[in-house]
Amino acid sequence: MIRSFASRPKSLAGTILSYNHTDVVFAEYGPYWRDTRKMCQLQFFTPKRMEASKHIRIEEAYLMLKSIRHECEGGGAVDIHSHVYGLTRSIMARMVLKKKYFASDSKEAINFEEIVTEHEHLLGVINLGDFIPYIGWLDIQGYKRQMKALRKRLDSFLDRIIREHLDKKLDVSTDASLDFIDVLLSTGSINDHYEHLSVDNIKAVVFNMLAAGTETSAVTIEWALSEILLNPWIQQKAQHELDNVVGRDRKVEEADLPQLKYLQSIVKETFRLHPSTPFLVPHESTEAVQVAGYDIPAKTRLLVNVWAIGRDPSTWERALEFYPERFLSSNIDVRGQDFELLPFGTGRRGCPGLSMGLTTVQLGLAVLLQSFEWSIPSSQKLDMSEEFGLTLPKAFPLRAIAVPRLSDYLY
Ligand code: HEM
Repeated sequence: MIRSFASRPKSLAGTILSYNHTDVVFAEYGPYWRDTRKMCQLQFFTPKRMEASKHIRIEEAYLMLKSIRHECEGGGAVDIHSHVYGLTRSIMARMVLKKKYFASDSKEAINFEEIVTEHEHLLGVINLGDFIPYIGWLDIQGYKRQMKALRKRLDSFLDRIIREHLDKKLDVSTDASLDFIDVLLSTGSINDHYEHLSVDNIKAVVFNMLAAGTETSAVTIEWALSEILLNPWIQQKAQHELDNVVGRDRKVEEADLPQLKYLQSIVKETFRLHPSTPFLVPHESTEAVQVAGYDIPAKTRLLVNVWAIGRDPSTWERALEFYPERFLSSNIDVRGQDFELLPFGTGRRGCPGLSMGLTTVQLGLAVLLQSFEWSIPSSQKLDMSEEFGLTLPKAFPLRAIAVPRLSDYLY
């Protein structure tokens, strides 16, 4: 995204739910955003950090398999939505908080998922007060009330986590087990512009990291598997590739992903038809600019409809068909260089978690396809309706029949 559009508009949701726009996603363009984004980048996204966190992703992916293996024993449909959400939630919690914060199905895990789901929904709503400020106080749509109630839940969830850290009384100069919150609590030493981040700033950034990586990756795996269930030959081709590259004597690992070209194409095709953030995050211009001959004033809100771009018949042949083969003979990628496929955005505000998100989605899907034969329960029709918000989850969580295809000792 060109520099003039690198800011974010202010909104009621950003004020209430992003702690006055002090997370990374909704922060206005400037030094605060630059520093916090850099901090996150150093903490999570450098190639070294990605390599160091590899074991977390793989352990959690194999735990998911084990638990699906257990659930499918009765022969009933497996709750895919819960499993993939559990996978991405656990990965992010272990990366951000350096511990297994969410035991599966624990109250804490369910509470977190509910908060994230509502958070993404309310950040995506069109709140009339943002566009016609003088009627904002009326709260005609009731969103302000909902946001305030959610903020209370969010505060109590994050207060608990931060209190645990403050109680630990770590020596930040020597302790090797420091996690992201410990680092944020000691920002004086690593931040150029701010002596200290306030507790609200820390809450905003921490929740950002936990939530941004959880929802986006989980919904993408769920959409991918849904499309595969509707197109069984795609499952056969992907499994054939997994058998050739990995075999059936061991489980797929991150190191196998670059060789799994068909699987990568399935993921790209999923991003094309079901981008997890369909309008990206709203951008705002910082100055008056000309775009394609049009004068655009400063403070213009820009929504990029990547959902429609991905379905545009003038760009894509058989645009509405799920057809991963299209990417086998094309160099189009999701990394922000090819404007016809921008699920992670591009430019300064493009997603810093791209590599982590992409790896998590590819790995999650690879383990699911290698380990189980998937089908739709005979009594059901697969509903592909979307739920509108900042992200685009399935309106109806996916359930499917899983039949193990590896030897028992591998689960
Ligand atoms: C499949 C996975 C993911 C997808 C599809 C995705 C997509 C996106 C998109 C579309 C944006 C907005 C880009 C724009 O407005 O131009 C974004 C921003 C962001 N994402 Fe991701 N994301 C994913 C995973 C992650 C992960 C794993 C993290 C962190 C742990 C993360 C953290 C962020 C942050 C902090 C921003 C805000 C960047 C800024 O405004 O400067 N994302 N992501």
